[in-house]
Amino acid sequence: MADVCVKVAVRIRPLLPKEVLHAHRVCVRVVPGSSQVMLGQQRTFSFHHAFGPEASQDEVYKECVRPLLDTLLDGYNATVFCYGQTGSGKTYTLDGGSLVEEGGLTDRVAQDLFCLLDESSEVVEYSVTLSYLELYMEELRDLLELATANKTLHIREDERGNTAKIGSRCASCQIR
Ligand SMILES: Nc1ncnc2c1ncn2[C@@H]1O[C@H](COP(=O)(O)OP(=O)(O)OP(=O)(O)O)[C@@H](O)[C@H]1O
Repeated sequence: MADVCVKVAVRIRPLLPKEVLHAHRVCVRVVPGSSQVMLGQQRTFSFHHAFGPEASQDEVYKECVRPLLDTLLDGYNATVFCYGQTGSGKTYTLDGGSLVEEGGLTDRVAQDLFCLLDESSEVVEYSVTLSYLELYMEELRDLLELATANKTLHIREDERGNTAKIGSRCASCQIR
């Protein structure tokens, strides 16, 4: 696939113990040696990256996200966006599981980013800011600011591409 600005990776999570208990079966698998997944016996779908249930957090990070750090330090914006139905593994992928080796993408990005900044030989002052948003039912929630749980957030971009969240009160908004 050509080099493009937006890349899509698919990750198949393992069955959970309760799913095994209920005799759920895996119906999708990665086609070996490719970045395609096969649904059932015939239907294949192509992605830029495809990870099976055995893929480690590190593998996902190194293949999909680590390359973005270099471009980030070159001054480009980079976004990692997890999308999927409830229970599909978005939080696990971003935040990690319960064990140290299951640390998610955000941990790994923070670790490598600060290492890279330390190593940087240029006399440059860096300022690192972090935002962590959830988009659910077309509403945004700031996951680092619990006080915004009853606000509707909007993302605004200025002419230089800088983004800011703007909060407005919405009594009836329903946010998970
Ligand atoms: N790759 C994986 N390996 C092992 N367990 C996983 C993996 N991905 C997800 N899980 C487990 O599956 C369950 C559901 O995952 P998770 O909570 O990340 O889903 P989610 O997409 O964030 O769901 P929701 O949208 O409801 O918040 C969790 O118990 C998580 O630990």
